[in-house]
Amino acid sequence: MNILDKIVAAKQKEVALKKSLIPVSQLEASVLFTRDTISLARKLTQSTTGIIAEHKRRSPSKSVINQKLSVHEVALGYEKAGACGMSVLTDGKYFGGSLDDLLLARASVNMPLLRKEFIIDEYQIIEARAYGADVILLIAAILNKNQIKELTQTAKKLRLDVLLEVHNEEELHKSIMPGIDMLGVNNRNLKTFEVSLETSKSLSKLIPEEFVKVSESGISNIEAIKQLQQYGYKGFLIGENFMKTGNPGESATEFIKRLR
Ligand SMILES: O=C(O)c1ccccc1NCC(=O)[C@H](O)[C@H](O)COP(=O)(O)O
Repeated sequence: MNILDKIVAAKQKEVALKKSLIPVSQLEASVLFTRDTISLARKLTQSTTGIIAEHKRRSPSKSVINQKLSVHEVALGYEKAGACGMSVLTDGKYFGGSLDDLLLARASVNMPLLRKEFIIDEYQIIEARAYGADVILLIAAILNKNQIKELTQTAKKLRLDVLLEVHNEEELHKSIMPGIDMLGVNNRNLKTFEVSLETSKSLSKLIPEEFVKVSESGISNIEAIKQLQQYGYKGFLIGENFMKTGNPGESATEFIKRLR
């Protein structure tokens, strides 16, 4: 089993347990359920910098990155830095995140929030909405075409943006469909952890114009962004590069300042 298989196996158990404990009706009763969502796709198309800054405590590839800071201070720092949106990892077992992190980020800032999760069931999309997300991530490597279609429809009914993540041509072909707002190319192979910006560069020409292009993972310098912009990318998801510092907000501020 590769790491992605392990994450999905754990996620199936987790979702089944949660469904048995917290009914959908309870999630739908959340005061956040009917709030107006903010479109990340729109923010990215209007931005010249396009940074989506991530809250990431640890990861399977890097182990501990930063366990010390509160989500509140990281979120405030990212907002002040001028990030277009914030990605909040909510997986507990492999990333040390939680839905409470999402809730805290929502209470702290007014920018689009991405629930960064391994979504395999519409229940998790309803959870995302109830905890204040504006965007959900769908990972093509763990979903078939029909699942992508159904999960996208659920997200759209809840007025959430959809960021569809691919890593190769085959995943891209099965993912191109109405309702997807942003196509994210993950530079990290989630099965081997190998990272290469060439993945974003080579897939860019295959992504139809109507999708906002986002490059994800392994981005650590301005030069990389400038290059990716030449390939049509409008969004850049950055986690470790900010989170590994003592002050992710400050680090994002310096980064974004140099992009302007
Ligand atoms: O980051 C990992 O090790 C990882 C392993 C397995 C599945 C997903 C993983 N990461 C999720 C992400 O896609 C990244 O957190 C995100 O793109 C930011 O990447 P980075 O800037 O390299 O921290």
